[in-house]
Amino acid sequence: MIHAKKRIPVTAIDWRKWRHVTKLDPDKKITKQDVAAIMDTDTDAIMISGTQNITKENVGNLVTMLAEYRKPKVLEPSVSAVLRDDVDFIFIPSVFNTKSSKWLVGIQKDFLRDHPVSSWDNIVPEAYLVLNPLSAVAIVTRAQTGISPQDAAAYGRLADRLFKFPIMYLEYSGTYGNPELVRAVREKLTNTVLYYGGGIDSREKAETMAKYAHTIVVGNAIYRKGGIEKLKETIVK
Ligand SMILES: CC(C)=CCC/C(C)=C/CC/C(C)=C/CC/C(C)=C/COP(=O)(O)OP(=O)(O)O
Ligand SMILES: O=P(O)(O)OC[C@@H](O)CO
Ligand SMILES: [Mg+2]
Repeated sequence: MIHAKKRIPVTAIDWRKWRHVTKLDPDKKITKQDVAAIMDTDTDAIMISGTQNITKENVGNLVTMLAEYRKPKVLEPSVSAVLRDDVDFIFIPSVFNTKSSKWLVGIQKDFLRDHPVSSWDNIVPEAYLVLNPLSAVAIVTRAQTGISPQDAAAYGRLADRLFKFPIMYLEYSGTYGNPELVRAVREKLTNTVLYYGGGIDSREKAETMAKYAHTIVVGNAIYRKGGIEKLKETIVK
């Protein structure tokens, strides 16, 4: 049975107000000290996510390391569809710009076929645009990454007005994206919350993307030398 357990009442966590999310990859090593230092920052939430080598075991290890902290935790399942109920939210991606319906609705349909869901309160769908052709997520999902700002904005309207997705996620994982594309999408959104992730490793890059996206996500930078200090720089509120 899948539901994100309401450790903090779900009504008490307004994920729509988050400005900064830290993405931890279960496939990457992190020390207890670094986890404690991240939890000490003003990042609004921790997202547990990655594309490659995501297993029950490494997700379990990371969730256990985070368990003692109250900061909201989101599990974002990937191609291996590992899920747990001891997190606050589950964000489920659908890749809008994929060439294969498997990543748009197929894997999600299989998931619902195979798992009863007892509570939908903490399950949040994400309309993904995957935009870095060299990222694992783009390769695996056969994403059409070369889209114009106009097309990205039209996907934004599709997510916001037609399909009413609560989140649109502009995913440049591993590289810094095009602020003009992010702006073009933001201009079209009315209710959908805009996430931006990819290549943020400085105050300047964080500020630029935070001007347009409601929420920015920082991942890879944490795992480099001096990563926690870099992370702190990127927390723009
Ligand atoms: C329905 C369920 C349970 C799962 C399906 C979820 C889907 C559609 C997954 C497709 C891939 C995807 C959009 C994953 C989200 C997480 C993500 C983009 C992580 C970033 O990955 P990379 O940085 O490219 O990969 P590595 O960090 O593994 O190199
Ligand atoms: O790892 P980076 O490049 O910071 O990207 C963050 C996140 O969007 C990855 O899913
Ligand atoms: Mg990654």
